Amino acid sequence: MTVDTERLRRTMMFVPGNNPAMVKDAGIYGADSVMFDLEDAVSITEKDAARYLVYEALTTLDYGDTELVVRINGEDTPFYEDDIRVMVKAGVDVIRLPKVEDAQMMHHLEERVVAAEKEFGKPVGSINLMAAIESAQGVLNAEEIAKSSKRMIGIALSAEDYTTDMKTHRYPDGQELFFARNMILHAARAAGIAAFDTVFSNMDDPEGFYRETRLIHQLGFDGKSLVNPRQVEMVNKVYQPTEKEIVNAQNVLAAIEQAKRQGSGVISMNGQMVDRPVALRAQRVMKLAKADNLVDQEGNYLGE
Ligand SMILES: CC(C)(COP(=O)(O)OP(=O)(O)OC[C@H]1O[C@@H](n2cnc3c(N)ncnc32)[C@H](O)[C@@H]1OP(=O)(O)O)[C@@H](O)C(=O)NCCC(=O)NCCSC(=O)C[C@@](O)(CC(=O)O)C(=O)O
Ligand SMILES: [Mg+2]
Repeated sequence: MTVDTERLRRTMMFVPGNNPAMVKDAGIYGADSVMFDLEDAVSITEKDAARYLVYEALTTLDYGDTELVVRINGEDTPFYEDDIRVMVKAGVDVIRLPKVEDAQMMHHLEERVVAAEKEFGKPVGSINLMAAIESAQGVLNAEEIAKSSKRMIGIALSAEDYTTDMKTHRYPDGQELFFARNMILHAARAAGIAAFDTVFSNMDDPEGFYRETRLIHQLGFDGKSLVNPRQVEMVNKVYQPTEKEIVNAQNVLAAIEQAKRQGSGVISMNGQMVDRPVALRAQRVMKLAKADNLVDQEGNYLGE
């Protein structure tokens, strides 16, 4: 079983699985993960064609290092079994199950994935899983969903369906998502997996998108589900550490090394206490800086 929980997952971009041009070019926009959609972006008459197109893309196109995710149709649909078999056969990295309400749904999915891995001669455990939480029931069961399988890479909030279930809609300040966001974050952290914030659907409101991204970054989300390539750069910008943060992180890591040499786990740096949690945060800053090529091998700031 190889679940890479350390991988950067700032941007997970939806790509409608029935759109050949978008499927073909999905890898060029720099998203950390591309998510081919077989569910709600695809009309009922195009389900089989979309599955076929995504299978062809996964088995013939080169998406480089991009993580490849497929959102399949739910178990209450006639497409569920075929979606799983075909995506396992194609060797997708991650299957995302929509509208997950409890751990049982993930167990059921995992059983089907194991069967397909055996059928197509794939190593058992090679396909990872994630869950989209889109209802009050799902939010209340977020912890058991997050801990439902060793294959889980993360859980995601799906605010369009969630707000409908909650008999509200989305507001600019996001107050209606406060509880769900916090439940999902806590469940993901308790399980040691990633937490993904929801899509932002209004392409004509970049300021609103920026505000929302800053909020979810502050809360601690790993990243966001996206619907458009223009959103990738904006998310990366928010997640990109500043020069000041990078230099501070470097100093923190040097200070903690010095503390270790002195046989201590804590040291003072310019009057500020540096201990393990501070060092772990500094490591995360350096990882984000490396991803944006802002530092050299030794961790020195290179500038933008
Ligand atoms: C929003 C819009 C129509 C805007 O169109 P526009 O035409 O204005 O886009 P432009 O910016 O002009 O496009 C410039 C260039 O980028 C290309 N391009 C655009 N989008 C691309 C893309 N996604 N992938 C690759 N390529 C892309 C385009 O082809 C063009 O290429 P080119 O012609 O070569 O220049 C378009 O983006 C789009 O369809 N998005 C995907 C929508 C989708 O998947 N919805 C389902 C998932 S949500 C859901 O189900 C709710 C949820 O379940 C969610 C949860 O669970 O989290 C819940 O409950 O909350
Ligand atoms: Mg949905």
